Amino acid sequence: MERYTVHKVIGEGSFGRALLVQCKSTKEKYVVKEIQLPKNQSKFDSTRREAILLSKLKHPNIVAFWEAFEADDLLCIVMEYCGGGDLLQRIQQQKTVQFCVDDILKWFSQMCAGAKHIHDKRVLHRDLKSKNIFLTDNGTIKLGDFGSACILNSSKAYAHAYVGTPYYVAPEIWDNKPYNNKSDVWSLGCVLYELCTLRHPFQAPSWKSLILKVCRGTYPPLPNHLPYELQYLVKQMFKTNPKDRPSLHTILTSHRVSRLLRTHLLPQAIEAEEQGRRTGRWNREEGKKVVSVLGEKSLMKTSTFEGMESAEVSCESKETDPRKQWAAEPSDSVLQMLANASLISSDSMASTCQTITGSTAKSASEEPENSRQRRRWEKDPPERLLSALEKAGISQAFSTFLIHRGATR
Ligand SMILES: Nc1ncnc2c1ncn2[C@@H]1O[C@H](COP(=O)(O)OP(=O)(O)OP(=O)(O)O)[C@@H](O)[C@H]1O
Repeated sequence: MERYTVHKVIGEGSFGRALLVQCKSTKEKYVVKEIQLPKNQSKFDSTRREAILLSKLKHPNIVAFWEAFEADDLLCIVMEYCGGGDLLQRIQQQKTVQFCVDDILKWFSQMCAGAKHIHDKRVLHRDLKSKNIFLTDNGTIKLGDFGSACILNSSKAYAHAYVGTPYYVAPEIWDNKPYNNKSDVWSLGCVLYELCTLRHPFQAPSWKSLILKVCRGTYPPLPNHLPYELQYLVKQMFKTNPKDRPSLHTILTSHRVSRLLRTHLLPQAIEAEEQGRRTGRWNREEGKKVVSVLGEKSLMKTSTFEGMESAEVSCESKETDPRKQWAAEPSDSVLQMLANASLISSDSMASTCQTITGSTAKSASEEPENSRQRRRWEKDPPERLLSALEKAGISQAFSTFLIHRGATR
């Protein structure tokens, strides 16, 4: 830490503090996320996940990982500083003045490019919301906060937890189905809607009416002055059946809106996409390394990835940048600590990241595929889930939740 000067504390997350720092030699500004080690293992988990994923996800529209190190009993993760703040703040600053269509298209296309990049790597963000999307000083979009992300693979473990922010959560999650890439698309649809209207699409006075609105996909129409392509896109992104929702690949390449969006992509993002297409995804070795560090519980069923070819990944892992040493070669003690921590804990994550242990009527594995559960939910969301949520109050619906659905209360 002696290489950095601390300027100020920019926020407190569930894991610890986020500091604005400046590198003494280069004068570059960074954000350092600090986490106390290892008293509360579970709080450490989301940061651990974020650190490892960030170190592997290099893209012009994703917050860049710089380095990670231990200082005293803190794990410090150094990442790109986004001087423009988060999109939620930006939306709130507007008060009632609508964004121009060009800004909407520019920001949305860039968030799609960042999210498509992680989906191409079979990573799901699972907590996309305007608060987790940042702007740099020059107005470039960066996806951040990968503390809820997971890698898709063959384990069912993660399918047994809800994770996300209720206002941005897709209907299939309320419907007791596993998270999938189209669930991220739904959340991005919510952010696009917020950019278009400065309001959230599914506002409600209670959990029950929020869930019903989301599961029915009912939202106030967009203002008429917006281009038809945007109106159509929002409608598609809010299809309640994930199979009917376009993937990010479709949105950026072959959707009615693609031409408009692509004119706003950064040249570096187009280059990154082309390079990704040439080199594919992670190679087996790199994939194994990430999985072994993240642990089995960060994996999900491949079958939950909609509309993409299945998994074996290949992409060169060339960690040549000496600044990113931890990404290439984590120190033994950090690696050991990461490998030993369990990823999900029923009493994890305090304050803004809330955990509720409850159970829905039945877990996904108990339900026959063509059960009537969906219809029942649309009329009457499961009482036990609702009562678990009600303890938190609807005002908490913009916070990240981790809800275990397998446990009985
Ligand atoms: N890379 C970044 N650049 C600029 N500001 C950032 C960056 N990362 C986080 N912040 C800001 O720092 C504050 C703390 O962020 P952090 O992600 O640590 O916690 P949070 O999102 O507030 O809570 P939690 O992650 O527990 O849900 C927030 O105000 C966030 O906007």
